[in-house]
Amino acid sequence: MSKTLRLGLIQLAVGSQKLVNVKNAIQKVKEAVDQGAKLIALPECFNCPYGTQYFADYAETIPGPTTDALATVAKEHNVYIVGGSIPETANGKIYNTCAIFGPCGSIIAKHRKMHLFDIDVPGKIRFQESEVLTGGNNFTTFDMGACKVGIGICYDIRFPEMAQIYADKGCSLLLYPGAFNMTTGPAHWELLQRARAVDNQLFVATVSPARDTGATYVAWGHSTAINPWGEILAKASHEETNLYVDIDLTKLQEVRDSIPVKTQKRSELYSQTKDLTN
Ligand SMILES: NC(=O)CCC(=O)C(=O)O
Repeated sequence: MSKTLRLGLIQLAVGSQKLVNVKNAIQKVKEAVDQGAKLIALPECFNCPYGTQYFADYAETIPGPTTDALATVAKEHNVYIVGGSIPETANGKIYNTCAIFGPCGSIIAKHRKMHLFDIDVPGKIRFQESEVLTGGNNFTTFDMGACKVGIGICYDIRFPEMAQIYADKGCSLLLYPGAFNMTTGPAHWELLQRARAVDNQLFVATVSPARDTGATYVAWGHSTAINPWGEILAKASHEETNLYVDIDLTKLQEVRDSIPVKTQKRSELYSQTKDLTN
């Protein structure tokens, strides 16, 4: 029996006007609904250019105007929406936060990016989210009935234990709104997704903003969906586009039965501190 979920990944063009960004996102969500998507995901930082200099000015509460707009469209069309991320203000701090909406229009989960993107690749890119943002402390999953989904935001994908915890919690799909860049994108974006998918034998999908070469941070684009065998199911280029992928959830068990690493894992040995070399 095939249990298929149609996923819509919205690789959105994000500019400097918040209202225009939100309106555009809503329009693209409606197009995804028309194409039969039941789970629709937006990119990291979809209402604001990605950059530490922007976060404070664009930050808003959750619930707030941006999430209210997504709640309305989720309810109108009876779909799940993973609301990419927006700069969220709370308790005098700013977080990089993904709100998730159920078909009734309520916020059913909220993920604050756990691992802040602080890197310095000499001569290439230096970015320090921690100059402005605070990291979240919670893992985030939501259940669609046939499919449990784990959420990470961009840099979170580099932390394999996080994905493993989601797999252990029974997730079939990991969704990462993310904005890699022109240095780490070509090097690691696809590799990390395929690694997380193969390690954990589940589906992985990412949603990037479209590339804007005039922006201070140029996103890599290439939103992608990977199956539990590590194969690319769909991959966008770098322009604004909606990517659709039908996820066959029966594939999950098929791969896990064929290569049963989960039951073969020698967990009891991993915690030993003595020298295990012969
Ligand atoms: N927005 C991000 O977290 C970017 C992460 C990234 O580019 C990476 O290489 O990791």
